[in-house]
Amino acid sequence: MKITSARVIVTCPGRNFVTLLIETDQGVTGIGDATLNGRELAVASYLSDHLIPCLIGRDPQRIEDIWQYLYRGAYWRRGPVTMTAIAAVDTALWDIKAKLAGMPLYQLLGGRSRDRVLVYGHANGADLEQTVEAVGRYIDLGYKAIRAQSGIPGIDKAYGVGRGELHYEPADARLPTETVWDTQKYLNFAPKLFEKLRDTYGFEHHLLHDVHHRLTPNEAAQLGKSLEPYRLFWIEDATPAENQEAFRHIRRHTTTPLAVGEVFNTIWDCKQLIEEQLIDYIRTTVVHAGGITHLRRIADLAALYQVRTGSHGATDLSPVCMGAALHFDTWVPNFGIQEYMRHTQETDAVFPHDYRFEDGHLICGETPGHGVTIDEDLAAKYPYDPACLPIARLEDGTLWNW
Ligand SMILES: O=C(O)[C@@H](O)[C@@H](O)[C@H](O)[C@H](O)CO
Ligand SMILES: [Mg+2]
Repeated sequence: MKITSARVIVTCPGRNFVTLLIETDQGVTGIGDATLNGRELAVASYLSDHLIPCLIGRDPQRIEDIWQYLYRGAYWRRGPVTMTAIAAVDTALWDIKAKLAGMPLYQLLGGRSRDRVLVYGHANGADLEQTVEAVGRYIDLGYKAIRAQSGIPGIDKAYGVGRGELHYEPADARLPTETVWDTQKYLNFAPKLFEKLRDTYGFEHHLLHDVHHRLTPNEAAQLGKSLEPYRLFWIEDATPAENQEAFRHIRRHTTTPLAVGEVFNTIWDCKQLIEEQLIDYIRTTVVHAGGITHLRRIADLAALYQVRTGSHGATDLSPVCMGAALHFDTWVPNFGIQEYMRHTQETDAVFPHDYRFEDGHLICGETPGHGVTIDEDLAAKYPYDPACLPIARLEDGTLWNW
């Protein structure tokens, strides 16, 4: 069996997505998500200019060998662009293999570990009251787990406060929107938000919160400690995690569960965090961490240390990634939760899929493969529209973490 051709499809149904489509001499095709928010064209070029020429003529069934070839063969290892491109190839090849086997991808991975996948949605509001109302709406939609992000008094344009209802898209301009951050205002406010949420809705639902890399380790320890009475499911990205051992300080001072990893792209980014049990959930994804092949390795390492998966699932990860992720989530034994920020109807039309939301969970389909396709004619109607993520500065102008 041979790969005969492959192409990159860039489309923008409300936001940019990059998709790799691989064709074979047996007429079976596969697709993979290659979207890296704000750097989409870098991955598109990496695929078109560097990876696709290497794929033509190869046997698509040799998933592991192709993964090793693309990872070791680049010489320059790791990194978000490289690993997102490899992920797209890997996901497309798993899609092809499952189609050849005539089974949904989760069966090929080892079968069901669960009947449905617990997900969390993204409730947000411009202020505490609006955020409390938004959480109530997600409860009414049937969500069992809800992330709460709020505007913060005295801070304009805080991360996580969307412009829409169910959808949150932070990439908003050709050049980075500049926002201002104030940690003390945030640390004063966050406990009040979760106190109000627990007073209003009780402890029946999981509440999550994304710190989004904005604290120092000690500030993160303070936040975790202050939120303990509200028993969050997790606080995410409490501090930038390049220095994995920074999480020892946070772990030492709080029992609030910790999640990290959406910006990670290989097992090396989280090996210490997992082996020292400094986190409770690993957030790595099919699209940014080298595909199914590498994500399985991360999950298996995590399982040895009772760390569970909690994959990222924002709107900038396409339905192709969500579809593949759901098959992964259906199989992986140490599953924790899946982020599901929903996509717009325009996006869903470009990427027809067989997964569905029901009673706070997602259920993957039984279609052979990962169950997601791309309508190329419709995709062609949405040309690439440059957009990138904001940046944050402190009041004195210091460049900070957004
Ligand atoms: O946990 C999350 O969903 C966030 O961290 C994302 O909204 C993130 O900011 C975007 O995916 C960045 O493109
Ligand atoms: Mg996040």
